[in-house]
Amino acid sequence: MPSPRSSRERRTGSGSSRLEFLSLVSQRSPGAPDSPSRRKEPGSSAAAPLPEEDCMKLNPSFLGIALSSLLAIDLWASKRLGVCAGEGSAWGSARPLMKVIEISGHGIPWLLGTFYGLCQSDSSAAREVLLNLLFALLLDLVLVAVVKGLVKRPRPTHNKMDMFVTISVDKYSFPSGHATRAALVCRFILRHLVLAVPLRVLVVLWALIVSVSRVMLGRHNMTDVLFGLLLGYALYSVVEHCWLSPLSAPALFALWSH
Ligand SMILES: CC(C)=CCC/C(C)=C/COP(=O)(O)O
Repeated sequence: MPSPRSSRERRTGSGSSRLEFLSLVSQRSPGAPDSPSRRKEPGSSAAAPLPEEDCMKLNPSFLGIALSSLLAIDLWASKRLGVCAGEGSAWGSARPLMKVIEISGHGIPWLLGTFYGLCQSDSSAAREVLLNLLFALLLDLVLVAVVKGLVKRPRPTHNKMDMFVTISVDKYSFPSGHATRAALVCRFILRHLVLAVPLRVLVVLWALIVSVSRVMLGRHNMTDVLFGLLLGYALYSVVEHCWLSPLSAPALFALWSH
């Protein structure tokens, strides 16, 4: 009886898995279905080699296993932490409070508030800071929409889609827009507002609570929120790098000078 190794060598003429795949294609009759029952020839002891895509599923890389395990842990833990996902959930009575926290990190109040402040500000220093905050908030909205549209990760199945004003890409969950905004605004405020230490601590706490509440409300998986925080943190550095000033953008500042 031929050994599996020698029969493979006869079929391919070499030990390379790429050549095995090519020889399988050349042996198969055109239009023949790719069913497992056809792969093993009757009377032959050695099974025909599997197509490449099946081999990849059977022998995933270390990175593939690590990523699938991380995603499985993420889904499992996020579901367990989604304790305010519905009125009937373990902490369902805290859901209204979580929704207030959700609105505190929503784009609309931040955009409207910044715009209002900009119209009301009478010092050029305040105008400069608020104009840059407006720019940062808009940049954040665009970036999150692009990443959500590219990744297209659905929201957790236990999420109720009853969010305050959303746009089309908000049906996707990666990354959390609230988390990016929380991290971005937190860094921005800490850098540009002169605040007493207790207030600085409150700002950081607010950003953390907004982020944690995304998972508790069932809106996001943990990885959406963690990536969102990293993205918002990094985005602040971009805003700082592209800082708008009366020198770099005189036309923009002329619009707001009274
Ligand atoms: C309509 C505007 C101006 C902003 C949408 C804000 C929003 C609903 C973001 C989604 O946040 P999550 O990704 O954290 O759920």
